[in-house]
Amino acid sequence: MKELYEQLDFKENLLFEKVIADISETKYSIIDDFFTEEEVAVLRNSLLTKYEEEQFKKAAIGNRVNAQIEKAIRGDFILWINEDSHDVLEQRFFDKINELANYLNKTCFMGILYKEFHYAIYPEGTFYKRHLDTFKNDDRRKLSMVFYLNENDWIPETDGGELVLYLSEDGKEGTKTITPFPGRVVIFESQELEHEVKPVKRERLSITGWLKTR
Ligand SMILES: O=C(O)CCC(=O)C(=O)O
Ligand SMILES: [Fe+2]
Repeated sequence: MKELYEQLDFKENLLFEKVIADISETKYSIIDDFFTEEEVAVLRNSLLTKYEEEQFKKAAIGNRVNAQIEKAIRGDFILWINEDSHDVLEQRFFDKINELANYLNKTCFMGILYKEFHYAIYPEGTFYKRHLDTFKNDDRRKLSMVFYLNENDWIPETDGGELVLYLSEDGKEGTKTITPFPGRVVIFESQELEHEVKPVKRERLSITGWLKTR
């Protein structure tokens, strides 16, 4: 009889294997070539066009908190991306996400059934204070993913906007500081890693989203 694993319709993907290995070791993974430079440019243009058309809304936190408190916690503007949109570029974006989610389900039995993604823009001077991506009454978010769509001449020393992950190493707290270079993707465990976005000194563009269980 054929072994069960031989019946899985499955082809090894080295990039996804690296993501899995990184996450099981450190709870996060950084990938610098998930999208090509051209794909990043196209997604960036799509974000900027929609922002200029004033489709974005001020991002909220949790369910209902007053606007003043919110501003002291996060200052970004977001636009949720609809997978059923007829935008070819966004379709290509979701194709790649689905490929990864299917791979995780097949190889790690992660039980990813839902996903949600939004464009985000952090105007100069904004930030997002330290937080966890899961809500008290909803822990379906499993993996957080951030895709950076910044311009190619992003300068780490002066442009700010680093993502800081708070890690615990041997009971002590450590941090990992990540520059939002264009084309870079950061994936991390939503329920495990607190993180923050440092103050931005130049408009910062991204897509953020979550792979969710039921
Ligand atoms: O943009 C980032 O680097 C992280 C964004 C974030 O933490 C969030 O939207 O929950
Ligand atoms: Fe977050």
